[in-house]
Amino acid sequence: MPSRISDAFRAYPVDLQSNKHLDFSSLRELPDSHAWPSSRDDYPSSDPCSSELVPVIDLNDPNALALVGHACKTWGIFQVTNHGISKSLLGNMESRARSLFSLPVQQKLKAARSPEGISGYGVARISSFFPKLMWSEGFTIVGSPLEHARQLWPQEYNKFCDVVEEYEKELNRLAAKLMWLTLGALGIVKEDVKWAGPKGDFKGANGALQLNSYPACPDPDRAMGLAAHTDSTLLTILYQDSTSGLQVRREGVGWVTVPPVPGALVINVGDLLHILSNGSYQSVLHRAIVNRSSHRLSIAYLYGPPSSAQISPLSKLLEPNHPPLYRPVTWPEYLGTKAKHFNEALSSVRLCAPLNGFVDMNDLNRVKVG
Ligand SMILES: C=C1C[C@]23C[C@@]1(O)CC[C@H]2[C@@]12CCC[C@@](C)(C(=O)O1)[C@H]2[C@@H]3C(=O)O
Ligand SMILES: O=C(O)CCC(=O)C(=O)O
Ligand SMILES: [Fe+2]
Repeated sequence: MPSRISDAFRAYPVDLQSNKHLDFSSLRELPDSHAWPSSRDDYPSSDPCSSELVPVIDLNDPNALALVGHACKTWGIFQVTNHGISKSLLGNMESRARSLFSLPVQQKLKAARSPEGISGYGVARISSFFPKLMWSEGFTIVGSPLEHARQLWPQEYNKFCDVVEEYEKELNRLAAKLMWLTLGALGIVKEDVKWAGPKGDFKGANGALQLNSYPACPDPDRAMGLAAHTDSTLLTILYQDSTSGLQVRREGVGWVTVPPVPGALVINVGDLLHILSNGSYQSVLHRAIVNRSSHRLSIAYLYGPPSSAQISPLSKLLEPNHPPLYRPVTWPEYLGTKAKHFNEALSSVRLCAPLNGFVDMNDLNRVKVG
């Protein structure tokens, strides 16, 4: 069993041959390798005037706890304002990410993710589950960015590292605050979560930073930026630039766009928070689509528990008619399970089917992808 998240994929190496497809700038039309059958029409496309709007929550609102809890139950995703991350830090991180993706492909490939590794440049790990390639490139940072930054910018690597380190520190603090809002809304207090540490500050929690780049695409309706997936996290904090592309799947509605709100961050519930909440919170299925004219950039902070923590439904939430739905699992183990089973990973750690009257929203949310 892997004991660190950086070892999670050793047993499931991903064939990175597909890295040779990363030079998007040279492509004037969509190659067959990237042409997805009906990537947009598997569900009704979203209507921008739809009454289905992803909640936007002001964290200074006295009612924030209840609003966050309600959003986690009914959507599994929401946006936050007044989150405490400065505009200048978000701007600096965005421009560092832009400068990374604008390097020549051969330079970026010097920092390529190894087949069994977690950090580095490459296609999304989930690419191996699909016959077609995605119209995106990514750079994953787990632990120190130094080694890869040196390969990318032999002289100037410090500028990138300094911003990444500050961003991770600030986002880690925000993630702990959001954890207490989500858990607090379920009536959970510090003493109920041993792995949150004596001070309840989630010291030892892990974070991974995923920079995503979606170049403008000559045939966006047949391309896919990032295929539908749930995150294997407790929660994910996503910064998106001003170009829209993130969509979430909503039961009975279809794909709903999460519009960029200036200054806001998108928060989504991941599989591990779904497990902790014993299925009350939805780990939301989401994807990224691309467009013809604008390059899109997003930065995901993937937040998970300390590597040794066994994540299972919180005992305070269990009752005779609400038995635990999932067996305990560590984050490194779950990442390995995701690498093997992809969107069936949650079901693979599931103990029993929901009893009458207790519906697991993730079952309603499940969709066949690929
Ligand atoms: C910690 C992680 C979650 C993630 C795999 C990773 O090792 C780092 C990248 C993450 C990401 C981002 C894009 C979508 C996703 C499914 C993928 O392929 O890489 C997620 C992974 C996940 O949440 O399972
Ligand atoms: O680019 C986006 O909007 C989504 C990114 C995402 O889902 C991820 O990095 O896990
Ligand atoms: Fe995601």
